[in-house]
Amino acid sequence: MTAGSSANAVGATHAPPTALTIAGSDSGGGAGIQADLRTFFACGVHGMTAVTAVTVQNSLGVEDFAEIPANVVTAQIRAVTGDMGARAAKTGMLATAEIITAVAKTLGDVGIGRDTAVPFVVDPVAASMHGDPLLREEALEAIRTELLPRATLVTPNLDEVRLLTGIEVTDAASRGAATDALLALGPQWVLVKGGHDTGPRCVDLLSDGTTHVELDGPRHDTPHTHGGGDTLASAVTASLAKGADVPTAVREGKRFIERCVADAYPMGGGIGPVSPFWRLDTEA
Ligand SMILES: Nc1ncnc2c1ncn2[C@@H]1O[C@H](COP(=O)(O)OP(=O)(O)OP(=O)(O)O)[C@@H](O)[C@H]1O
Ligand SMILES: Cc1ncc(CO)c(N)n1
Repeated sequence: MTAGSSANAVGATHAPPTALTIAGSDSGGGAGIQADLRTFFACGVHGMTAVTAVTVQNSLGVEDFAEIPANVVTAQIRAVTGDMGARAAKTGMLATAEIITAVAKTLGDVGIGRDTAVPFVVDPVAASMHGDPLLREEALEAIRTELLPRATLVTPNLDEVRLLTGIEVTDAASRGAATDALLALGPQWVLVKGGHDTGPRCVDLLSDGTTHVELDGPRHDTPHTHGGGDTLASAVTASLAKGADVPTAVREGKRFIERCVADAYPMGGGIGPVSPFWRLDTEA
């Protein structure tokens, strides 16, 4: 019998779209690589990973982390893009300037990011929700000068906006100034997230300097928002992998994260994770 001639041949003929996350591991399973993979799965995308760091983390905080050697990070990117191909990619925790520099160069080599056919989302993770650092201080400049010029979209929260631009967002004018300052660093689109704002609504603002989209949703009254930023960026990346344009992908991502926050669950003694399980619930 020749290969492939079995009467019981099984398997899908069409593979799902692929998406690559370049990020750190969260041992607690709610943020980082783990959040990205469960979001990709829930969104119908095959997730691939380049692990940048291993954190020692639970619902109470980040106790420690060890970064992966930069050449091993880039080898993971080359291995999966060269063989399986990525339809979209994102970064999360990148830990050091050395890793950021190596990742930016490799993404250029393999044709991912601005001005290529493969969209690239930068979630400029600097710290955990508990305030524990996930990025060495000197690495911010590498994000500004090496990563953001490659980004199709950057998704900072209000703390990351301040770290990257020096601008404290307090009102519409400062939010506009911060968006302009971020766009000047080179990304095609900026999404300033409003999760850390106050008020009854959670408003995120998307802009490319010409088109401005306000993404407005209810603020759910829950302390359990661990992994929210990662889950939003991954859902947007999944939509981009499926062929959506940036405003559509961000709208789909916002709808996704809003449900994930609404369904977030307590776990451990601290901050529980947002939940993508609703997407898998056939009763939902
Ligand atoms: N309580 C909430 N209710 C509804 N949506 C929320 C809530 N908190 C955050 N969000 C949404 O979740 C997404 C992530 O926003 P946020 O500003 O919290 O990012 P982040 O700080 O990077 O996340 P994290 O550090 O928790 O992973 C945004 O779309 C935001 O509007
Ligand atoms: C590994 C990792 N990446 C990102 C975050 C931010 O949510 C986290 N807490 N841990």
